[in-house]
Amino acid sequence: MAGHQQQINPYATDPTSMAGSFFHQGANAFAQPAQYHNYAPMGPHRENLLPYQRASHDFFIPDKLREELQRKAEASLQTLPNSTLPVTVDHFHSLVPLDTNNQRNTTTFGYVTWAYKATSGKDGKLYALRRLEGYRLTNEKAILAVRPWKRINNGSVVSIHEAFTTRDFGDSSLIFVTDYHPNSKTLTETHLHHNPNPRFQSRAQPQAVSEAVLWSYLVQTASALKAIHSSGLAAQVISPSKVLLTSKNRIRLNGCGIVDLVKCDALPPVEEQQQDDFLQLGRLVLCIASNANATLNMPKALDHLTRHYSPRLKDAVTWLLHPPNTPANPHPEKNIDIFLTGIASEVTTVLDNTFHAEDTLYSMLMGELENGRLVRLMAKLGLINERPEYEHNEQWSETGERYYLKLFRDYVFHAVDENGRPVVDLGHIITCLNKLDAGSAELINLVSRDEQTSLIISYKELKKGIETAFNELVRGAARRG
Ligand SMILES: Nc1ncnc2c1ncn2[C@@H]1O[C@H](COP(=O)(O)OP(=O)(O)OP(=O)(O)O)[C@@H](O)[C@H]1O
Repeated sequence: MAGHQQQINPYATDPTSMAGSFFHQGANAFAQPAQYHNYAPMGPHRENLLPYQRASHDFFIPDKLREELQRKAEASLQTLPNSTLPVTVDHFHSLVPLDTNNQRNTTTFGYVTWAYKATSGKDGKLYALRRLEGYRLTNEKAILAVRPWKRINNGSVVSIHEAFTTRDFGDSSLIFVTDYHPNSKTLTETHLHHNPNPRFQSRAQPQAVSEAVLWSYLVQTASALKAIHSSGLAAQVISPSKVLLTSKNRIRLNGCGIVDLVKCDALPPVEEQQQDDFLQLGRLVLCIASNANATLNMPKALDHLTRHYSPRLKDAVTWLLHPPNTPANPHPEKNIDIFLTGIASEVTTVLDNTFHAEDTLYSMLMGELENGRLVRLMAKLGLINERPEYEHNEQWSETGERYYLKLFRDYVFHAVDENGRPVVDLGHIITCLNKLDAGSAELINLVSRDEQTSLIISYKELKKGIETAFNELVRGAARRG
């Protein structure tokens, strides 16, 4: 930390002021709308600093990731006051619509569908509800079709929890309960959103999706299909509007299991459905590669793929699109294991990228672990300092080791410079707390506010003091409990 250097604090509410609050969880942290600009990366950058100096953002997770997590938290916490939606649907409450467009179509499931975020009254957790409007259960057994789907536990499939019919919306609706992935987007929303205004269409050309991203989607979907097909099921819906992008390049099949339920009496054999999954996956890649969101012109899209992507990708898509034993696909058989074997080198690349991403997240987590350690220490200090009474003793926090802990709190947080101005230095606080946590033998001079008492004490003794006082409080709490 550049202790005494003039530097801009990126976490300050007013970043130009040196003395701003340096914790991003400031008083305005949950101001609406959230002030994301407070988190934009700002100087000074590392090059300005000496090797031993650190800027305050070195102590926290990177701005981009924090913003992403913050947006997810914001989406999760979103409520809808004065909503016309039912107050409860079975044991779910606090419904918030997830649909971002008003166009309702019945093409995917044969019913108008709605998506909501809702809180379960049973466990208090958030779930996504998909409602099929006007669905009537004619065959009681149909609802059992959801059972095998509840056992699918794959990172590339949105987990299914239950399905039930309800009249809470004033009609007869089917509700499908799945995991909720805050702030996720469908692949249609991510890659295929054309501007409906023709004036802007030519200017805002959609960005071509890179080959690496397409392979990553292919590998993740193949992993989902491996889990699904191995359980004797078929995904049945692999379309851009039913694949969720839940974080960077991470996709999950959404809407599985619904067709099994609504068409339970008229389903072809599962082998046929599985073959159809390959066809749908091939079409999905073609749609995204050629940016065709409505009707896919197959020959044109294949031509685009041939010209802009590698022959390996084209071969994989051709394999997916054509039945076995045909001139375009001479393989005698077609199943997910053969497909995975064929794309093994791309699977390895995606796996390696995932390892790198995991390593990065792991080291960020290490940083946060340090912060968590200091927060626990501050929580202990907060519990002890200035406690009005303990066990009927109003002097408790002013006596014994509690007294020098109070002086230490003043030393860390209430220091002033020679002109009486507050010393606002994150480096000083973190250094002191780290030394306290480590129980360093270093001595410090603590002075009372009236300057009548001065005490030379080591961090080691302070650490012992904090543990003794905290344990006393814990014992008191346990006695009361
Ligand atoms: N499990 C989920 N968790 C979080 N958000 C979801 C979930 N399922 C869907 N959503 C969001 O809800 C919105 C609507 O999803 P939906 O699957 O209905 O897509 P759609 O584009 O409206 O498709 P359709 O035209 O077929 O209705 C999308 O923005 C999607 O990101």
